[in-house]
Amino acid sequence: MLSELIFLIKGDFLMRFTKMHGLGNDFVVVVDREGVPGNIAQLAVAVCNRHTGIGADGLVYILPSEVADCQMRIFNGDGSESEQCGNAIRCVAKYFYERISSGKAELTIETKRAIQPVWLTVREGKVTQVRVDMGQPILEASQVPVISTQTIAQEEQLVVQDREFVYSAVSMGNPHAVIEVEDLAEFSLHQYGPLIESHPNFPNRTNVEFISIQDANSVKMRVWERGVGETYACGSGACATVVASARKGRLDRKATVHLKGGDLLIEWRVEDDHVYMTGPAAYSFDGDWELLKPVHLA
Ligand SMILES: N[C@@H](CCC[C@H](N)C(=O)O)C(=O)O
Repeated sequence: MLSELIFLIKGDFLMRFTKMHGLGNDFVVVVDREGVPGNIAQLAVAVCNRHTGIGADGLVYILPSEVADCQMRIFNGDGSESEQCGNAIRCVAKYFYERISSGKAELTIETKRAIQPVWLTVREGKVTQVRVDMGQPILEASQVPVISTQTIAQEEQLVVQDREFVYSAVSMGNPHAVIEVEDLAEFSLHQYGPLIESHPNFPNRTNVEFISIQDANSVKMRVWERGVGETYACGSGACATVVASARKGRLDRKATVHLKGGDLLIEWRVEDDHVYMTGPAAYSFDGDWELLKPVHLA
């Protein structure tokens, strides 16, 4: 911990940020024309720490883009970078429209995954809902990536400690393992989540969605996120849940995903095979994060 913070003390460091969230999945959002700093992994760990930092699930940078309205990069609380983040992209869209350029209610945002189109619902100058094209789901096991004897890892068995799970692996740019469980409210997410996240079947680790299907258009979901832990919501995980469940005939291609922090509407369209996610984004507060003083290290 001490070594993680030293670089902040030595550097003359002041970071202007906005705290935002999508259904309680919270981010420190930073706008920077210069790109991400070299010590980004250390910075993400320090900033996201809920005791000694600002506290968040992830650190999000909004950067200029040569091919889209702006670029987003997302770093998990453990410092790792993800290819995709559904909740963060809605926050970035809201921030861009309300604080950078309010010209268009249709934007494109460059992520590690793709150039992602987004559509904004605007009321009295405020973005109330954001619809995001989350792209085509990636199902081929080697591309997720997941180690499997099947071309598509669907209904794979996994034994973890005393329990056997059946999962489907889907990538939305980032990897997900979707698992139906019987008693979702009582399920020991903190026991099994980290073990599945780091199971050798998943070479890049995985996000894990534990779900309970209510009816053909409604599913409850709890999530253990790669590089973070339990979060209130995961947009890409909600997309992976609908894709995995629709493929098995357990859900329609359009369904509401009920998360700890609220609901997302997900539609996996037949016409283009893309998944569309609709949900809100919100501000929490703005701030300046100064270099940490030694008193924080006591
Ligand atoms: N919460 C996000 C996903 C964030 C990244 C994830 N932890 C990963 O490592 O892939 C979402 O809303 O999609």
